[in-house]
Amino acid sequence: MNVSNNILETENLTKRFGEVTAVKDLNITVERGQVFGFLGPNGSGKTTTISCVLGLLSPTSGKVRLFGEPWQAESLRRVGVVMDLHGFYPNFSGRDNVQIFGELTGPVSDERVDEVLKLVGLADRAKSKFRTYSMGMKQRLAVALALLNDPEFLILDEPTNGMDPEGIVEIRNLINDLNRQGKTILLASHLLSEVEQVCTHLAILKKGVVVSQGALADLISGAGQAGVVFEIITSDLAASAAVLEKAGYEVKQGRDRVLVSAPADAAEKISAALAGEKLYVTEMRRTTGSLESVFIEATQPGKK
Ligand SMILES: Nc1ncnc2c1ncn2[C@@H]1O[C@H](COP(=O)(O)OP(=O)(O)OP(=O)(O)O)[C@@H](O)[C@H]1O
Repeated sequence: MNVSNNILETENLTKRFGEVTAVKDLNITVERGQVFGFLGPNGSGKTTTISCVLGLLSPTSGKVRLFGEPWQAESLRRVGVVMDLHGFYPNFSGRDNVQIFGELTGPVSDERVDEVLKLVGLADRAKSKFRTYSMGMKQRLAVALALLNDPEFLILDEPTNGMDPEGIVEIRNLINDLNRQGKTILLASHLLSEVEQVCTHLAILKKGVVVSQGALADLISGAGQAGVVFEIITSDLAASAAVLEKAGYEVKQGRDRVLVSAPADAAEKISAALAGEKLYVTEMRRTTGSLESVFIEATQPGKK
């Protein structure tokens, strides 16, 4: 068995559906031990990429490597996947559901079912009917099923979709636990907070293209090096951007705000410059030094 440090690599992965290019020249590397956030708005190509990794879709061009080897169906035995809540039977217990769905791909021992239910914290409720579970418990049951083969690599696609805050915390804790136990995890999400709180590394996707990638800490400190970024909302964003650009600031206009790179003490000067042109600030915020500022910069409409 290959023990490459690279769990997943994509090389110029491209997938087109007719006229639509869902993923374009995507290069990402997920290394052993990482919780890798795959962050992007809805429709940015996350599920398409995962489907190519899992062999559910054939790439139009480019390559996928798993565990350091060219893609082969056999490698998927070392991968666990949670993409949706399967068709779990509502009137069967959680335990029976794991057993039934697990056995679709091969024999499963009672001990292993008990083990995975314990791993996801469902041992106490294993005999309760699936329909009595909270959303967090249902999702944890899906993770239990994905863990049956003891995979090295877990892929979770939007695992907290539709969950209440309590369920979100349950899943976050579970991801942290599984990572501590040595699992490498790819977490696809459109939720910045979800990625920020559990991921060690991430790639930000916009319209099928990776616009930013690296260790979370490096991305955030990189944002800080560019100087302070003010996020400003005014009644006329285009006019405000023009005024501030003329005043010598580096300005980027987003859909609902203007981003201004400026010295840390520039807030007053910025407001004054705008007020001088009868443009009034309704909101001003410093966003530098957070993943939010990286995300806004990377995915704002004007930016290529
Ligand atoms: N089978 C398909 N046929 C045509 N277009 C598709 C197909 N699957 C995806 N697309 C398009 O490809 C783009 C990427 O979709 P994808 O589902 O990969 O994005 P996503 O980031 O996973 O978003 P979401 O979180 O909403 O699922 C979208 O424009 C989508 O409409």
